[in-house]
Amino acid sequence: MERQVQRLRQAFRSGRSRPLRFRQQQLEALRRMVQEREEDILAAIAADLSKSKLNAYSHEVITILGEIDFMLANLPELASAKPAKKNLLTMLDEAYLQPEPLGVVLIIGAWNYPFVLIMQPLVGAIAAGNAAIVKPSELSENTAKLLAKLLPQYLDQDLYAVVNGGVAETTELLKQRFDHILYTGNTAVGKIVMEAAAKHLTPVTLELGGKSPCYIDRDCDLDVACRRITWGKYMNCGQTCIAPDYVLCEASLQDQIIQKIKETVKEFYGENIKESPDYERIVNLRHFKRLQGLLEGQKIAFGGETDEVTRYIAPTVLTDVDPNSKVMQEEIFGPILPIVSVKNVDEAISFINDREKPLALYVFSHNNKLIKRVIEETSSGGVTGNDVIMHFTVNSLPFGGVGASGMGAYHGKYSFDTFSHQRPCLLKGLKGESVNKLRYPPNSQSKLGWAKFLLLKKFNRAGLLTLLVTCLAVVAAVFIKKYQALSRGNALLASLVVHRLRWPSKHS
Ligand SMILES: NC(=O)c1ccc[n+]([C@@H]2O[C@H](COP(=O)([O-])OP(=O)(O)OC[C@H]3O[C@@H](n4cnc5c(N)ncnc54)[C@H](O)[C@@H]3O)[C@@H](O)[C@H]2O)c1
Ligand SMILES: CCCCCCCCCC=O
Repeated sequence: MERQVQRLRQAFRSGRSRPLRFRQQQLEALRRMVQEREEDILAAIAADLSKSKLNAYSHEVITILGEIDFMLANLPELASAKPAKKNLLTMLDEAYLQPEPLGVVLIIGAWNYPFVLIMQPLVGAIAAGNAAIVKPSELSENTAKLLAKLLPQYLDQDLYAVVNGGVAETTELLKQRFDHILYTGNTAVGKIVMEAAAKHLTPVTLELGGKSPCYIDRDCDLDVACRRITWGKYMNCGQTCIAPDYVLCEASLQDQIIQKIKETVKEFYGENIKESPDYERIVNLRHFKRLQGLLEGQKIAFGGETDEVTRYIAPTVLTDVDPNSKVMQEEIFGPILPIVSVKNVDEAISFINDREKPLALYVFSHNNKLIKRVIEETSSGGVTGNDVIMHFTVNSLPFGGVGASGMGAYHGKYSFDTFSHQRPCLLKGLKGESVNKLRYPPNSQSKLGWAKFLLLKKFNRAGLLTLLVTCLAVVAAVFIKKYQALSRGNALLASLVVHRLRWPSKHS
């Protein structure tokens, strides 16, 4: 592994990944890969998650094609130097921010959207000019194997590599020095990743999970709210990082909500859910058993059927859930929706704030002020009002967590920024030593006065005029000094002019 990272580092140092044309070519190759190998990609995702190819396309492939198109359309602008504001001391110089690639980055993906969670960060890493190693999840082994086969066929092999494996391989990988690590997965492993990264002072983006609450207000169209919640909760069999984890509502709404979700489940998946091509399965037996455990002792409003052989768990709603029960202590990550009663929105806000900051927060209400209030008085990675999941699809919004749900963000421009260093550049000429004398020793009270004036003073229009005249006075003083005429008198004159101009009202 060490040699692999070294190989990538050498290729990065050659500078090959930096030119815009090269980055564009790699992104175009990635797009070609997705288009030409679409069938293989859909089959791999389908095999990993018992997902229909239509769903695999709409959950994963669309996102990646959209992300590549975005990067190709915006790369010249994203990668360009951005002028920076200057102060009086540097106003004749050039100041700008130059995005530069970080170097060799590591992307570790999770199994639940195995294609998106590797490819979307990779698009950002390539766009920003980096070399990258990707480590897909071993739990989605079909997609992992396919990525290891396809990526080297389409991308520069010395700059981009796939490492497959489980804990042992990832542990070994994490011993290497990277310039950035983007990890997607659970919070416990997030801590392991961060600890390993700290040994090399490697910055990390941690895309973690959490329990994303969904508050339904009394003043709401319950039909619409329940249809949207049903879609977001049971998509991918509940194995979505930003699925609404649980519902908070007033007790009087509970029965209606149950009824409407039940009807929607039927509308979406039919009478026999097991036969619906749109309903997935739990990824493995461990997660299946974990989810079965969460059902124990709960009041099941509907659903609750399980089948170990196919790892099927029916869309399930739990009612009157005790906030201290197990299902409310860990991220569910499965098709189980607890409803917890609260008296009102104040109690909902307290409930949310008493727990770790979630990855997403959902509020349903006709009342926009109430939605804004919930946003104002809570914290979460992202928010969607009157819908679920959808903020993920807007690539002008950064996607990421806060607190226990993660740090850093990506998607669109934010992916480019995550994998870039915004390098501050100040380019000066070699002239202007007379002004520079102000900062050279020996220091003096008058030099300090000038420094304060030049660096601290804020200018309005009158101030700018003052400044212009001041500059003229300084230039005049320098000019006069150069010709050695009345040097002491000039300095006095200049300081008088400046003094007068700095306090015009007193002297006018
Ligand atoms: N924020 C997001 O964008 C996002 C997206 C998807 C999933 N998630 C979260 O991820 C979690 C589910 O994923 P998971 O963790 O089960 O996925 P997982 O089991 O696929 O693990 C994630 C990655 O971590 C690696 N890994 C596992 N154990 C490790 C260890 N001990 N040391 C080093 N690496 C290790 C795996 O090989 C894998 O590549 C949920 O909490 C979910 O909310 C977050
Ligand atoms: C159209 C909806 C696409 C949804 C993709 C959600 C991906 C979430 C990643 C976290 O699990």
